Amino acid sequence: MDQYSLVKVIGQGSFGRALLVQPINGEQNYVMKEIRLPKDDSGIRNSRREAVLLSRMKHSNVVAFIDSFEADGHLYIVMEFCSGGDLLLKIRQQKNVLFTEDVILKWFAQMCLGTKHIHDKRVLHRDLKSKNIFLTDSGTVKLGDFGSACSLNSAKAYAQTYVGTPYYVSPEIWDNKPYNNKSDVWSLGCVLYELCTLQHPFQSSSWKSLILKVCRGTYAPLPSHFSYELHYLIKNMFKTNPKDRPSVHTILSSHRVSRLLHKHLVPEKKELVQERTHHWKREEGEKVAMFLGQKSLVTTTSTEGTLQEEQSTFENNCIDDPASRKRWAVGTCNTVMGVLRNADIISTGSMENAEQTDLISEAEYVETQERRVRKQWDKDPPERLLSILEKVQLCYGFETYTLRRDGQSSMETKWMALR
Ligand SMILES: Nc1ncnc2c1ncn2[C@@H]1O[C@H](COP(=O)(O)OP(=O)(O)OP(=O)(O)O)[C@@H](O)[C@H]1O
Repeated sequence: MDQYSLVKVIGQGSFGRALLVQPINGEQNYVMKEIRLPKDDSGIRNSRREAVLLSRMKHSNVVAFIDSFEADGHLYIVMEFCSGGDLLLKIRQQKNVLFTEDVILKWFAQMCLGTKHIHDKRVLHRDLKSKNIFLTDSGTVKLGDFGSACSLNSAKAYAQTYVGTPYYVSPEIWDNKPYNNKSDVWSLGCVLYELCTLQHPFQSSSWKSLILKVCRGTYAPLPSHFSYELHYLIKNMFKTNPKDRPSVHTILSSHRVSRLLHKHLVPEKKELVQERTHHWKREEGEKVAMFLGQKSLVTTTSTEGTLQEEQSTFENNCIDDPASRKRWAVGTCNTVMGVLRNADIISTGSMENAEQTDLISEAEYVETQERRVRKQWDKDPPERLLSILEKVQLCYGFETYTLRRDGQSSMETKWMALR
């Protein structure tokens, strides 16, 4: 703490304070989060997780980690200061004047790049919302607040905790399913919709009808002057079945909107998205497919004699869109081992492979649950989270919540409100 001087207090979160500071020997402004450390070991580990995960991110569209240390029962996380404020503030400042599509796409493309970086690192943000997305003075978009993020490497931990902001939470979470990369995509869809309309997509006067709207994916259409691609993107991002939602990688590389997004990316960023595409020789792919007994997975893509395969293990071990299940999707992988590893995961629909890794069974689990859930949502919203939230006023639905599942048997669990 001695290395920094306090400029001012900029916020008070549930965790503690957010301070604007400067290093003793410098003039650069930083944000310092001062987090009260709980007494128990697991609470301390949870608090440290934000610093650990943020420090793993190095991307121009993610708030940069500077330093962290502990003193006097507090954890301090020092990070880049985004002087342009957050997107929620920007939306409020518009006073009903809509943003142009160019501005929206420019910001959204950067949000996707930041999210893709996080997902590529096997991390889920779990609290993407306009209040957690910042702008620098030069207009660069940065994803911030990793207080709810989790690493997929600790699959058990992420399956046992529910976090998020009710208004941005995807249908699968309302139905007690594991959080996955597509849940982040849903939340990004909410932010995109807010940028387009200055309204939240799912609004309601009661928790029950809010959850019903989310679970049915019913929202007012975008104003008609927006492009067909933007309408189509929103529609896809609000698919209630996460398998039908595009991943951020797909949005950036092979979705109908990708071409428009690329127009708004600086050249280096375009390359970053494109360079993952790696062409495989047909024989190479066939050999792998034979080995796996997964011939149906191998189809030639539009490029004659080449085969593309999926690089992002993360993208696949969660849930991917139907397009990437039919082919080896865009991406690169340097070793056949990598292909094998990914291929196991791609075939989430196949029971044969379901027992090969924990991650597959997790994906399988989500898939089968999803089938059941769609029927359920036609009747009543899921009771579990609703029963907790009913005691909370709806206006607090824009706040972040952490709920812990009490026990492991997922469908029967009781949710324990921690806040
Ligand atoms: N990197 C940053 N640059 C600029 N402002 C920031 C940055 N990080 C946080 N802030 C601002 O600091 C304040 C506190 O933010 P923080 O995310 O720590 O808590 P919160 O979002 O208000 O509460 P909680 O996370 O408990 O819901 C907010 O006004 C936020 O906009």
